[in-house]
Amino acid sequence: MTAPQELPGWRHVSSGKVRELYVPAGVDDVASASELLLVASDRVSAYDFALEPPIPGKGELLTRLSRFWFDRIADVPNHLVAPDTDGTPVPESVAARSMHVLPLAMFPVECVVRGYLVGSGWAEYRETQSVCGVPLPAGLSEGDRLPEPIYTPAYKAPQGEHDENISFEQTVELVGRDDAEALRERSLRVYGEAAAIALEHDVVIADTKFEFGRDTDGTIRIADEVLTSDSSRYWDARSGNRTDSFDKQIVRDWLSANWDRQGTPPVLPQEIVERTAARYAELIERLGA
Ligand SMILES: Nc1ncnc(-c2cnn(Cc3cccc(F)c3)c2)c1Cl
Repeated sequence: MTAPQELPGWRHVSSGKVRELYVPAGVDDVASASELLLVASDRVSAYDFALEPPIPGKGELLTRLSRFWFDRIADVPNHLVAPDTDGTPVPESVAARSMHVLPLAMFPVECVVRGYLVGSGWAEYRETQSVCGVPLPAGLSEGDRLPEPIYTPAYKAPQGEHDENISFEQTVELVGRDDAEALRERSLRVYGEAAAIALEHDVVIADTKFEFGRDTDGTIRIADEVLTSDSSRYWDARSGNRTDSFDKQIVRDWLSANWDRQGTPPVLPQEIVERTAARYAELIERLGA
C-alpha cells in the first residue's frame, strides 16, 4: 500500500484498511489532540485485502454518505467539528473526502445493528435459531427482514483483528449499565430511522456498525464513519439479486471468478473499476446524498 499522503498542518497517526487518521502537526497523539482529520482513500477492500487499483471517487462518495446521514440523525450529537470553528485548516486536496472531527474517548464496543438475516447471522441462525444470543422466530430464510432490528454488539479488537461478538450484558461489564443502554438505544434508533429513509429510495440497509465516544463535556457522540457502504450492507431493492452488495458485488463476483483466494488478490481490470465507480455514484444519486 502506498505511504499515507502528507498533509500540510497535519501529522498522520493511524491507518485503517481504506482510511487515514491525522492529528494537527506538533500534537503527539489522538489523546492530546483537540481535533482530528479522518481521510477516506479511494481504496476498496474485500476479503480483508485492500485491493488495487483504487476506485476513483470512492473516498469522496463515502464521505458524502457519512455527512448525509449525520445531517439526518438530528437527535444524536455527532463528532463533526462545526464548519465555522477555527481550527487547523483542512487541506483543499482532501476536503471533499475528509471529516474534521472532535477527538472522543471511544467506547470499545462495535455497535452492530442487524435488520436482515444474512452473512454470519444467517449461518448462526441455521445452527441455533438465534443471532448473537438473540432468539429469532423459526422459518426465516437467508436475506429475510427480521421482525425487529436486533442489537448484536462486538468487542472492538485491535486494528486489523476481527471483532468478537459479545452479549449486551458483556457490554454492561465493559462500559457500565447506563452507557451500555445508551449505546443500544441510540444504535437501534439511528438504524431504524436511516433504514426507513433508505427504503423510500429503494435502498436496503441490511445491517450497520456504529461507533460512539464521549467528549470532554461527557456528551455521548456518534463517531467514525456512519452508515457508509463500508460500515453497512447496502442492497438495491430494485435488483433481482436482492442481497447483492449495492457497490461491492461487481468486485466480489469478478474476484470469485478470477482468484482462488490464495495469496494476494489480482489487480482489478479497468472495466471493473469503472463499473464499481458508477455504482458508488448511483448509490449517492439514489439516496439524494
Ligand atoms: N472522533 C474520534 N475520536 C477519537 N478517535 C477516533 C477514531 C480512532 N480510530 N478511528 C478509526 C480509524 C482508524 C484509522 C483511520 C481512520 F480514519 C479511522 C476513529 C475518532 Cl473518529
